[in-house]
Amino acid sequence: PKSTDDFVYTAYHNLSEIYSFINMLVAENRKLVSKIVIGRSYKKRPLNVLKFSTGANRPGIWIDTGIHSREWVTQASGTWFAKKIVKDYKRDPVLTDILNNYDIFLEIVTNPDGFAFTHSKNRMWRKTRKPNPGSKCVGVDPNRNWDAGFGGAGSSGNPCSETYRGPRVNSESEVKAIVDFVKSHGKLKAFVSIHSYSQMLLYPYGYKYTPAKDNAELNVLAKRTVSALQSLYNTRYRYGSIINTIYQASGGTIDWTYNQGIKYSYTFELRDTGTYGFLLPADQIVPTAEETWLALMTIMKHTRKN
Ligand SMILES: CS(=N)(=N)C[C@@H](Cc1ccccc1)C(=O)O
Ligand SMILES: [Zn+2]
Repeated sequence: PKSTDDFVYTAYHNLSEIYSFINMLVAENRKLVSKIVIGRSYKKRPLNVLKFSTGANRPGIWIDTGIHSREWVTQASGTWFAKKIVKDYKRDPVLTDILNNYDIFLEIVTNPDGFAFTHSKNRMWRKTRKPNPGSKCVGVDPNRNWDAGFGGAGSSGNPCSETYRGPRVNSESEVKAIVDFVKSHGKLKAFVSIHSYSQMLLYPYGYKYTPAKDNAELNVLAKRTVSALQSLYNTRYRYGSIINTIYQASGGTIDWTYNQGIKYSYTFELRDTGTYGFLLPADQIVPTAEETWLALMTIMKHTRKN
């Protein structure tokens, strides 16, 4: 495609197509959009983050998709979100108000090595692609590698496991890059990590049963958020803390971001509930992105008002 207007949002795309989308979007919207490279993957691919900003030194909102590479509807939705932001700025008053006060950071392909591998060799690949010394098994689960209850119940020490935590916290450059970005930015007010599938909206904690200190507020906001999502196509989501809603999981992304003081830390599990699972048909990409955008707007609006 020559522009992001004729990019096909109703189909899945490979790594080079998404990278060129990112570059086109920046080129078409130089005032609003820039690309920052926060690091490199194990195989030295750039970790590209889109920054949407209308002024300097603003607080920020972070959204990532595709940290688990096989969850293809998430990278596809992230692409749609990026275009939606540039289309709606100055047209939608709520988004315009958010962007006049907050930066939005969007990492669409958070695990590029894994994503490339799902296109080339194994569609069901989830982890990073870094070799594990002493093992024939490759990769670390990037959603178990964070310094939050690391190594506890809800992750594995076996390199051949899909939930292998890695040899140490932040062993994965894809994870370390975000850790460094969060710490150096210092003013992120919301952090949303988007996964699939299960149709759930999750908040801390996953590594322990102790409720988050902001549990009440996070629960009320989650309820309002899933209602907004359901309003479009009647897609139903469950919501609650990670450990109570899906299962115990240690070393997870948003447990760490919450403990960094980013109160509005959420994980989405997008469509579906298992009919197609990770192989969600492409005709559900746009409906999924549209309903999820209503949810993201709810969280961003609440963040803006608090
Ligand atoms: C189907 S899945 N792999 N996206 C489910 C995801 C659940 C989870 C979310 C947030 C924190 C921890 C764990 C995981 O196991 O990593
Ligand atoms: Zn996932």
